[in-house]
Amino acid sequence: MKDIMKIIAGQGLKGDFFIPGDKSISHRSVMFSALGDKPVRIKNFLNSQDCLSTVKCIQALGVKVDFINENEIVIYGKGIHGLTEPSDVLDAGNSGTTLRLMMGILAAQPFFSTFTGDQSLRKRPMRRVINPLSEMKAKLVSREDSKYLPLAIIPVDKLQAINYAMPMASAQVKSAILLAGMYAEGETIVTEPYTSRDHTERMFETFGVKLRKFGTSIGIKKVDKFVSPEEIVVPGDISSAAFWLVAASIIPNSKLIIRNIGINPTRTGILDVLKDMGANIEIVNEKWSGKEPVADFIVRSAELKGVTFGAEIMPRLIDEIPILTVAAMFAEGDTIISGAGELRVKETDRLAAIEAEFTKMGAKIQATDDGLIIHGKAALKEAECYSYHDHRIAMALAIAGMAAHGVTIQSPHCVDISYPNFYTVLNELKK
Ligand SMILES: O=C(O)C1=C[C@@H](OP(=O)(O)O)[C@@H](O)[C@H](O)C1
Ligand SMILES: C=C(OP(=O)(O)O)C(=O)O
Repeated sequence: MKDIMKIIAGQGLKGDFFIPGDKSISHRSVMFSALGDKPVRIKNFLNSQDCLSTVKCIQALGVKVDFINENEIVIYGKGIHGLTEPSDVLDAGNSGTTLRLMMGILAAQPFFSTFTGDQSLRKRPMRRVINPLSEMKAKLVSREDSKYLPLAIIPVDKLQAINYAMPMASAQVKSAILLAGMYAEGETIVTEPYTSRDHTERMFETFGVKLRKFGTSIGIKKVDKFVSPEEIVVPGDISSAAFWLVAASIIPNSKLIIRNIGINPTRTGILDVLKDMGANIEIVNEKWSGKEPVADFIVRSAELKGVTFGAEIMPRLIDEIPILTVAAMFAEGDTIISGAGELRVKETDRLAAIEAEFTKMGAKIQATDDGLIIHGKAALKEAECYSYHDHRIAMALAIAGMAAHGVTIQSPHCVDISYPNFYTVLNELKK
């Protein structure tokens, strides 16, 4: 049987609903809690394939995890020196975040470990993490001269602090260095070209560790212990909410109320760009969920116009480019995106996938080396398009199809990576 999903065109969307937990924060909650000094209850945990990859790796490292219900788990932390040698290869599945953050943690452990991942992850670059960790005197070796998975981490006596200027803005690389840095002698300093999501930094604070922040640099000194909070309540994922923000903006007569979304300023680039495009998004009920700010969004249909944006804002909306492309397809005029070269090394080459698949729907899009040029308001048609097994491509195609004349998505179930009930919500909002 062909693995496809047919999405039909939708009228005015209506709904008042919650978005599943943030993927980045769910991963970090599990990893930090595993290194904590007492059990942590994680509420609104994102029960998706990527976060389950993190849970499985943590279990393989000797940490007990209880599932209270689908979105609530308890992690029985074993302290920062409590992990034990895994008896098998660790499998990060499709998840770059699982792999790269855990490389930082495991580089500092007194035992041997190995990692693999799925077909997509085995093609993603690893040197960006292996290089700085090797400078810290960690020992990591991997396929094709340390380019790709599988990867082995060989124990070393101790790690040495480094002062590292990152060549790219990447929260995964920054986090791996900070996590290794907490075990290293001296102060590890990492500097980013532009500020990427800071959930790791906030999570360190949640576990009682003070970091030194100056400009786009962060310093961490050797940590004695993690003091665990009793619970962590994960905010809704703005990267998942982004699909509905765009859907309601471009489908006439829509009004959606989306509740309890993380509005950490290092993640809200999507709101800035949509506002520049003329979107009608109200942000209400701002409050705190631990160290992370959250709010409700009210979004109504609007006439959008094309915009230009680039490298500086990119880390604040990196995962939202596929769905912002859809917004641009429905906007008046051209949208020009640059500084998005990182999209070529995600779950798939997202720039190439966006150009190829939306072109099948009639969109006028050119991928450049590091971005996209989208000519708005091209005449769209029904089409069959491929997700490349990339969750964000599948969801962006679904929204474009719903707003245009329908779409058939090949390999649609990859949405389970970050948003397992995406298609159910989509169907409910159309009613
Ligand atoms: O740290 C994280 O949780 C993430 C960082 C980003 O990747 P990079 O660090 O590669 O930019 C992002 O694309 C990914 O979805 C999640
Ligand atoms: C790039 C993503 O995740 P990861 O790097 O963790 O695979 C994503 O969720 O879009």
